[in-house]
Amino acid sequence: MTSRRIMYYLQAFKILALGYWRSEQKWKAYGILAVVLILNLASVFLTVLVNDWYKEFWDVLQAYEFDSFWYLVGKFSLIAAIYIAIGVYSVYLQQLLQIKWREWLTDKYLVRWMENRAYYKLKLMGKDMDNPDQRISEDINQFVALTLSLTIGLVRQLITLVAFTVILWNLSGIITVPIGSYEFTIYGYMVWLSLVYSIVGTYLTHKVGKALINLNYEQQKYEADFRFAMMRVRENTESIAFYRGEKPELENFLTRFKIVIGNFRDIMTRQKILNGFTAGYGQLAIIIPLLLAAPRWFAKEVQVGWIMQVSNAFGQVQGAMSYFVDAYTTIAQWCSVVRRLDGFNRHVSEALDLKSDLMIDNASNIKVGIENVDVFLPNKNKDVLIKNCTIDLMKYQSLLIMGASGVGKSTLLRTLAGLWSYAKGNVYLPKEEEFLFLPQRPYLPLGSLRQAISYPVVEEVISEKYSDEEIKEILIACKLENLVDKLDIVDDWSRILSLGEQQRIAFARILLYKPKFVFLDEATSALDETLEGNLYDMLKTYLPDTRIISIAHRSSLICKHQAILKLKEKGCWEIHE
Ligand SMILES: Nc1ncnc2c1ncn2[C@@H]1O[C@H](COP(=O)(O)OP(=O)(O)OP(=O)(O)O)[C@@H](O)[C@H]1O
Repeated sequence: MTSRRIMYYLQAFKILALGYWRSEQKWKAYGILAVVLILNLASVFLTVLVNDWYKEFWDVLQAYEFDSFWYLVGKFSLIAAIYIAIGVYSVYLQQLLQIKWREWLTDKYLVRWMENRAYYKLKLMGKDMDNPDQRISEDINQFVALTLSLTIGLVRQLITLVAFTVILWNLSGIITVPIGSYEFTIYGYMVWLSLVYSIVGTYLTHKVGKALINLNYEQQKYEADFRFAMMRVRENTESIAFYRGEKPELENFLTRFKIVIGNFRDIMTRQKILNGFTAGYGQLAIIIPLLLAAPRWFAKEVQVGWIMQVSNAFGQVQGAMSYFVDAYTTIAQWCSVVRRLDGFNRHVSEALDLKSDLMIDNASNIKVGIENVDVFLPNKNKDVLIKNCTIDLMKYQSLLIMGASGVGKSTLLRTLAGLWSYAKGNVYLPKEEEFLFLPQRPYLPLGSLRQAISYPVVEEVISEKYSDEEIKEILIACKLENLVDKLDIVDDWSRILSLGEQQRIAFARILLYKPKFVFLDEATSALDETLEGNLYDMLKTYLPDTRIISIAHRSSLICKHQAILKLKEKGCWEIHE
């Protein structure tokens, strides 16, 4: 990995991690982390005790001291019991910290995705990166879990390294190496050897394994694409069934799945080489200290306890120095998760920074409408959809927007709603609670029918705002009497109700919400002309002061509106009163 890459990951990590560790929860988080680190320190201390115990135990065995044998078995049992208790609580507290951090981070990401309609702008800008839902649900969890385990692991290995380097240094003794006519004295030669061994191992591991970082990143993306394809089928079952689209859908699944498998095979190949290398590296580390100690043993300079203690200490030092080798796969995963979350952050920031020359007055109490507005397409040439349009919506009780398909009717409404950034001019809107937009496709959230009708009012305040009697009366007025007894039934209502019924539910929202302005984008297109006309009449009766701005193709609606705005080719428009 180049130093630029390392800097990138560190920078991205800083941005991802700092928030929580500077948040209002930081002291609790630091507290738990400190306890986890202390427990790890204690556990390293116990491994040092075990290292001493090794020497004592093997010496006792060699000397056939039966009484000391049982004493040492008891000592080991006590150390092991404390070690287990520390291990259990260390993992438990680490998980506690993980869940708290994840909770905080998920909350922030969800808010960021929703705030200022970032989710919409991302799509508009074509920056709808693969599956933001997965980034929020899975990647955050992985990021938190991997960061904690890598950090705590690193600290633990550092403590181990310090403790056992001292032990190994003292145990190694001094050796003299004759080179030519000179004799070199080396202190703590075992420590130097384990250092060289670990540096070579770390370098080779990185060489072998670095491709895994990219492959893991791609794997998550391909898995998400595969899942997304199936999710789309689930959402559009009926259309696909009518078209008998099983074959292309299946083909699409299999193509995406093939990519998932292909990439996973590459991961397997890389992982196999890496595993072979790390396993060989680990095995060699067992035999090396024994080989080095053998001459002293055969020269009868040391006892078996010394050999056991040295080989254990060498293992600990080399293990700690080889932290990077052992954690390589995890680090590769961590890098790809950081990249994905960083990508999410950057795209959301770009979406939120999306500049527009449109001036929107969001709480205008003088004017409502648009003034000298140009609307463009988001292409390179910035093709004009609507040119220099001015409409005073206060002037009309009802206005019908008409024009050929694709001329820009819905985009004009998007501009009015502040959703379309590719426009310039002035937009004047009343306060948020005074207007309501009904888009072309009715949207019914998951939940009870009451929630579906009251959308976007949040669940907790629905019963405060709207009584059951009122909702039922409105349902009957919208010819949905069959639903009055089902207000509390929780289901996927967009699957159960016909398109016409869904449009009537959306219409019922107007009567509940009682806005001063309502914008209907072909919101009654699935209804027959009589029912559509009746609903418009009812709207005028129930809410006589509400101004209506509709988009429709049907000429039967012309008589229900006071004026007509006709959008024409090349951005032209005209109003007929
Ligand atoms: N996100 C987008 N990116 C690129 N082009 C877009 C986008 N949204 C809309 N358009 C284009 O803008 C033009 C106007 O679209 P719009 O939906 O406003 O048409 P419309 O008049 O409402 O059509 P219809 O009557 O068929 O609903 C179309 O050519 C459409 O392809």
